[in-house]
Amino acid sequence: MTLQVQAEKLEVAAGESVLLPETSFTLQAPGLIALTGPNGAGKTTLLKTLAGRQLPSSGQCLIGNLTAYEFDPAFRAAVASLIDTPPMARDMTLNEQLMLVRLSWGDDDDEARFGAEQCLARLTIPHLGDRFPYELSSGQLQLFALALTLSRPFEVLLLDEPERHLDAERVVALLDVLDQHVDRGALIITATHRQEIIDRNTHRIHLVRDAGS
Ligand SMILES: Nc1ncnc2c1ncn2[C@@H]1O[C@H](COP(=O)(O)OP(=O)(O)OP(=O)(O)O)[C@@H](O)[C@H]1O
Repeated sequence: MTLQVQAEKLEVAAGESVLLPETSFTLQAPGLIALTGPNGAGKTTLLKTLAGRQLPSSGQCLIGNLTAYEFDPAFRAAVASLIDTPPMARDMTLNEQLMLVRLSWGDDDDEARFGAEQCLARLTIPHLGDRFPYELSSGQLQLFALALTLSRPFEVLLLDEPERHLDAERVVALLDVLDQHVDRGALIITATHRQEIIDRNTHRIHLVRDAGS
């Protein structure tokens, strides 16, 4: 059966503040979905809720038949996300950290080494594998954060403005990598303000809200 991501009358509030007004949709894998809307519309909040990191105040969010909840191992196995900067080890090279992620998800040594190198190459930074995170520029750090996220298996990928700090050429490389994951059946939802990413998407969720609210 095709994997579905469903938001059913989803609303998130904190006290008197509404972080995400009532939102409903159904998305089917595979696909690349743009999540758009003005600043403060609720894009990050929606992604955190879909990632099972933020509990809704009402309604529900389902990935397949699983309620979004980050501490459920089955949910965690299906859903990867890059919403905040992921933890990075200061004293391990990029290759070592990417290998560690792959080994923890079941790769053997050779698969992990090859996968780490290939991932950096696809993201245009094959020459940085032996560097430490503090030796990277902001854009290179963002590419490494993406590499860490893409180094684990997933059926659903949630990205919050993955284009941040990236130049035009790097955005194209990232879109090519995301397309490869869509081609193998993944569903990717990405919050973005960049037109070239919106244009590349198969569908769009647009949250409407006053930026001042
Ligand atoms: N902890 C919080 N308490 C109260 N309100 C919050 C909290 N976090 C966010 N908000 C509010 O929730 C709304 C949605 O924020 P969110 O970060 O989801 O927006 P966004 O669409 O991702 O914005 P941007 O495009 O600027 O990244 C905003 O109006 C914001 O001010």
